[in-house]
Amino acid sequence: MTTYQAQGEAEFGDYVALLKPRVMSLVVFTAFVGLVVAPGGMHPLVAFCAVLFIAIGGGASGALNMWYDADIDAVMRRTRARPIPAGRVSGAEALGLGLALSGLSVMMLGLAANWFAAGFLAFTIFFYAVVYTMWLKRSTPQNIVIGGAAGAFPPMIGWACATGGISLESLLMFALIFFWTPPHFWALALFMKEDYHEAGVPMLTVTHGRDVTRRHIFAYTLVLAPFAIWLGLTPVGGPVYLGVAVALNALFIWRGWQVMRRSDAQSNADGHRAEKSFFKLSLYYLFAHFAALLVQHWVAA
Ligand code: HEM
Ligand SMILES: CC(C)=CCC/C(C)=C/CC/C(C)=C/COP(=O)(O)OP(=O)(O)O
Repeated sequence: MTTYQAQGEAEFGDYVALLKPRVMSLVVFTAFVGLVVAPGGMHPLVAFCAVLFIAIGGGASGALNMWYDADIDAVMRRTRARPIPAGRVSGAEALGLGLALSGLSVMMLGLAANWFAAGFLAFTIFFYAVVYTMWLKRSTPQNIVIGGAAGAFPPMIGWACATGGISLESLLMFALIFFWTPPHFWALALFMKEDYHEAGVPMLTVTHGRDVTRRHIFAYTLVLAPFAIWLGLTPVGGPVYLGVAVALNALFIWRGWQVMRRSDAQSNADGHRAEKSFFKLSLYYLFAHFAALLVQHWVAA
């Protein structure tokens, strides 16, 4: 394994970048919604602390991922300016930060909420940093399908903070993110294929090509929709959520179909326009589902 030494002065922003703040913002939002819509209700200050500790745990897992993946990140255009490959933060510093924040976030969540939620957070950090990053990412094109579970646990952690357990609703929130992750990521992989190829990462686009990946994206939009709608039929759902879910799933399936019908020639000719816009739609899709759960909760209160 390559050892990465820092070659220049790190700024505070470099340490923040190690926590993958942009991706984690949506992760943390889903945890927040899971916590708020759960029955029981928590004191607002305790709820705030719980979400903060989940955010720190998510960030910690991002730092562990960047420590382990520095060799891959150094090769890919999208990631080569990250703090470790760019030489501003050493691998050892990132590892230390990731481990320290992991321990801190799990302990503090246990004290603020409960130890079931804290154990769940620890398991999620382990799943992203070890199961996905160290094992699956480099070994199978199903890496993000199985590894995606890590990103799907946060609303269950939020729910567990409020209730101390698991329920059908929290399992369906998990399913919503779990089946959303493949279309979300593979859309990006369609226009980043060369990056992954050069880095030797066996993403589906690299191992099976773009056409197979396009068919997989469409298939997952079909699998995803029933779970998104089912969630709307549980006690956390209702007309507001169902309206958003039906409209967005119809749109996601339609746009997934359009992506599937494209050829490489079309895609190359217009700079992967449909793929890029489908990726953006995926971010909006997940945010809107969880925002709708929140609005539904407030409307019903
Ligand atoms: C294994 C699962 C996942 C993989 C492989 C994946 C991969 C990626 C990649 C490679 C990017 C490119 C941009 C970047 O480097 O920041 C990205 C962007 C993003 N992802 Fe994911 N993702 C996964 C799961 C999730 C989950 C669970 C969420 C949130 C719930 C999420 C939210 C986002 C957001 C918000 C962005 C845009 C970030 C920006 O604006 O820069 N992703 N994802
Ligand atoms: C609360 C908690 C611990 C949450 C963890 C949430 C989690 C697992 C999010 C995963 C999202 C993500 C950034 C995947 C990137 O894949 P990648 O690492 O292959 O992407 P890269 O090429 O951009 O590094």
